[in-house]
Amino acid sequence: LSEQKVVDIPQQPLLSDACPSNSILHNGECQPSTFDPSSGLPNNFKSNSTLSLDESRASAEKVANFPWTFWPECYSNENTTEPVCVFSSQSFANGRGVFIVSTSSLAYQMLKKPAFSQPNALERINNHANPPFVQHDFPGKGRGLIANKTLHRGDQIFASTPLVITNPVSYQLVETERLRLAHRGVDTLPQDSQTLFWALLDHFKGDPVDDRINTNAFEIEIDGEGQYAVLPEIAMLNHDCRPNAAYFWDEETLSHYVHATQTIYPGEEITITYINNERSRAKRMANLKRNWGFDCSCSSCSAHPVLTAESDDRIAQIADLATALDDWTSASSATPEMAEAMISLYQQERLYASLGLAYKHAAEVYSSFGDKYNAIKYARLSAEHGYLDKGWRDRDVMEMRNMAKNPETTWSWKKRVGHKRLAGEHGCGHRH
Ligand SMILES: C[S@@+](CC[C@H](N)C(=O)[O-])C[C@H]1O[C@@H](n2cnc3c(N)ncnc32)[C@H](O)[C@@H]1O
Repeated sequence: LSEQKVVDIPQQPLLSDACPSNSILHNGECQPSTFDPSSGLPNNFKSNSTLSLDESRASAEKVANFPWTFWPECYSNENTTEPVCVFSSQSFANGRGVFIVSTSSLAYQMLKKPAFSQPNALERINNHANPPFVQHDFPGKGRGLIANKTLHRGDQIFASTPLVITNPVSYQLVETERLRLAHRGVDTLPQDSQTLFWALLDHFKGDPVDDRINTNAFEIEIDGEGQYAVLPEIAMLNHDCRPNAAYFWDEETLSHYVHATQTIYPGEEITITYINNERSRAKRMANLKRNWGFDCSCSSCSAHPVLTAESDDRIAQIADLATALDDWTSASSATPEMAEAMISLYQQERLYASLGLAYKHAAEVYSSFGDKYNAIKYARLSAEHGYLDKGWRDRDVMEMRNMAKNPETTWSWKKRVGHKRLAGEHGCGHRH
C-alpha cells in the first residue's frame, strides 16, 4: 500500500538546523521554545512547507499545551484570506486520530466541540468490536456490508469519527499544495488509521490520496460551514435509492451515526443513500453519476421503465402534497387526509428513512385542526424516525418531541380550525 503513496509531489528541503535547539520555527521565524502560540491563535500560522514530519512533531512537542501532534503545514496565496493548513491530532478519539485541512480559525473552532474538549463525549463512538455485519463483494458495486443478525428500526449499526475533515477553502490553493497538505495529513495519522485510509476505494484513479477522499467523503456541517469528512466505516456502505439504514452527522461529537430504519434480516445488504431520493430516477442517476461517478444499479434504478414511471409519478405526487400541506395561508386547502396519502406514498416507495418528514406533516396538519391525539401519534412517529435520519439535536425533531408532549402549546395548534376538512375534495393529482 505504501507504494501507492508515491506521487509527483516535490520533496521539500529539510531545515533541520534552521533554529537553535532552544527555539522552534513559527511563522517562518525562530521563536523561543517557551513560545505559546495558543495565546495568539487562531490566526498566526503562516505558509511553511519546510519541516519534515519528525521536525514538525518535535516543534509541536516543544510548545506547552499545543493541541496538535504536528506543527501545521500551511499554504496561502492571493485567493486565501487566511493560510490553509493541515492540523493533525493523533490523540483524537482515543488514539484513532484525525487530520483537518482548513484555516486555523475553523480548526480551532472545532477544538471547542465536546469531541475534543470533553474526554467522555466519545464513549459510545468508534466501538467497532463485534459488528452486526460482515463485508461482502457485490458484482458491479464493489465491497459492501451485509447484516449478520436481525436489525430492527433504531438499532445502531455503528458510530464513528472521521479520519479526515477537509474544508472547501483548500481548493483555493494551487493543486500541488492542496495535494501536499492531504498527503501530509495521511502521513500524520496513527498507523492503524493510515491502514484504514489506504484500504478505501479509489474510484477515479487520480492522485491516490485525493481519489480516496473524493470517492468516500460525505458532506458535513460544522458551525454552519459545509465541509467533507472521510469515515472508513460508513465508506463501506453502498448507495441504494431505497435504503434500509440512515446516517446523520452529530456536530458535538464530530461523529456519523448509522442506524437501521427498518428491519434488516441476516444476509441483507445494509445500504444508505448518498443523495436526496425524492426525485425522479433520471435525476437520481444523473446526480450519482455527476457527484459520485457511478451508474446506480440499485433495484429502483434498474426496474422496468413502466414501474420506474409509476414510481416517478408517486414521487411527484409527494411533492405536490408537501406544497399543499406547507401552505399556511387562509386559502390553504390542506387536510389530514393529504398527510395520510403522503405517508402511504412514502411507504409504497419504501422511503422509510424519509418517513419522519411525512409524519411531521401529519402531526402539524392534525394539530392545525385541533386533533390532539392524532397530532401526538404522528409527532411521536416523526421524532422516532427523525432521530435516525436527522439526529437528536435537529430542530424539527425537537419540535416534534415538544408537540408529542403538548400539542396545544405548538405554533400550529388550531391554526386551521374553521377551514374545510372534507376528504376527497382536494385535487392533488399527478403532475405532468
Ligand atoms: C463509499 S464507496 C462504497 C464502498 C465501495 N463499494 C467499496 O468497495 O469500497 C462508493 C463507491 O461504491 C460504488 N457504489 C456504491 N453504491 C453503488 C450502487 N448503488 N451502484 C453501483 N456502484 C455503487 C461506487 O463505485 C462508488 O464510487
